[in-house]
Amino acid sequence: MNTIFDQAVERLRGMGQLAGISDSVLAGLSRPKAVMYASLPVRMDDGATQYFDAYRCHYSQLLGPSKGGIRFHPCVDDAEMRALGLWMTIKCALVNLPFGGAKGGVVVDPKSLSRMELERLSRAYMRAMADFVGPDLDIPAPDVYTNERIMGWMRDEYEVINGAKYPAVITGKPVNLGGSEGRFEATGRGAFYCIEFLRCKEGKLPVDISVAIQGFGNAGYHLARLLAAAGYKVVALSDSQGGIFCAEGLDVQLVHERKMVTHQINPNYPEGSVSNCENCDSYQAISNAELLAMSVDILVPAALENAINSDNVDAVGAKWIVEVANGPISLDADEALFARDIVVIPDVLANSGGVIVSYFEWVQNRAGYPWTLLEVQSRLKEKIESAFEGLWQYQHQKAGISFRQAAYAKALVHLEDVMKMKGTKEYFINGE
Ligand SMILES: NC(=O)C1=CN([C@@H]2O[C@H](COP(=O)(O)OP(=O)(O)OC[C@H]3O[C@@H](n4cnc5c(N)ncnc54)[C@H](O)[C@@H]3O)[C@@H](O)[C@H]2O)C=CC1
Ligand SMILES: O=C(O)CCC(=O)C(=O)O
Repeated sequence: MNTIFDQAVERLRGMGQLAGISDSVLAGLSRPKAVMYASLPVRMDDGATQYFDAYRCHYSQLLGPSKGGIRFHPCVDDAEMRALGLWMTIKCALVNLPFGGAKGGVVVDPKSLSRMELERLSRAYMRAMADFVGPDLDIPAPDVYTNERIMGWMRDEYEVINGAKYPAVITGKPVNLGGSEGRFEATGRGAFYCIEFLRCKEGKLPVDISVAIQGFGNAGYHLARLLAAAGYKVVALSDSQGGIFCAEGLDVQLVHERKMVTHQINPNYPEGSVSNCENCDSYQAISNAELLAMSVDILVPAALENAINSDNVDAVGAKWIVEVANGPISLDADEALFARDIVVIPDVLANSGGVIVSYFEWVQNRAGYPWTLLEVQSRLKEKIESAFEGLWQYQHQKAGISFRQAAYAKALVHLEDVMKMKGTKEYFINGE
């Protein structure tokens, strides 16, 4: 079976060969360094014990300790963790962070758990992985259906096990538990800076740009909020339950309030949906499929992998796609979009704001010196703009390549150079 990891490796190899990366380097990057599997026993509120499958994949530690989020989702599996770990490796190399790539996850529908069950599951995850993570080894963070509260529980569990304080063991924590100012919105803000960069290069005004966003969680919501505040027309939003459309532009805060309305009933996750807004003024209910097919200037997939695939790619009507989710475009769909001159800003740049501010959090934790929100935001902007400028120059010099090819080429050249400098102890680079 062709898994999502097989596809990620095929993409890596294709992009690597185009960039002239040696076969031995690509072979080294086509497999994870180590993958930990654990079965987590969790006491449920009714007294029964339930077992949950859990993973942590250290994909690469070439550039530093491995880094990447933890996902709580029913579709988590070994192949997905490897693919996400590989993409973290490319992302950290591209934006020049001293981190390798990792990802972790638990096979669970977290919305079905009570608050106490969720806390016990989060602590069980950290107990199982305690020897596999650490501030100089592997540093987790939030991803789909995990949040700052869960990061706080995990930090606490790690410290109970090790009998000392380790704020830098995990990032995306609440600010009062050692988190960084600005991490909560960093993924959306990073994507916003990418869109602003693109807009300026195109010489357009925000008001002339329509945007549709699939996924209204941490990444999608903060991006929508920042775009609307800057004057962009956010015309469509969706979540797992459906979407909403308004040609004149949606009131993002109103949609958010409606989504969070039932939040008080189940404090773990919002139970509402953006589609609760069906009856707001002229808003119109739409499906996720309709959102992905909209004729907008910018389409932002900000939910899960392979949202745009061979079945729906021909329907895509956007001019630009900004990949805020990891891997939202399948391999074959990517080729079809390129052939149609639809510009794709790849995930490894567009969603890198999250890991960039996680890096800032790790630095602040190690220095014991917190930064202000303005310091975080201006350093994030600087880092994204310099990465995008580098990519822009590279892509324009090498006529006929996509931004994804440019991003992989830059990241892989960096990884290859470091492998060569390190010598042959870890990576066997044939005769080089
Ligand atoms: N949170 C972070 O810092 C980062 C997140 N990402 C990526 O961004 C994407 C979204 O992550 P978060 O916003 O953190 O997750 P989240 O858990 O905060 O939100 C996920 C959103 O996606 C929606 N969704 C789930 N399945 C869907 C479907 N089939 N169709 C439409 N919408 C669906 C959910 O309803 C929710 O609105 C993921 O691919 C994640 O890996 C990437 C970098 C950093
Ligand atoms: O903040 C981090 O360390 C990782 C975020 C993440 O999981 C991602 O970029 O996909």
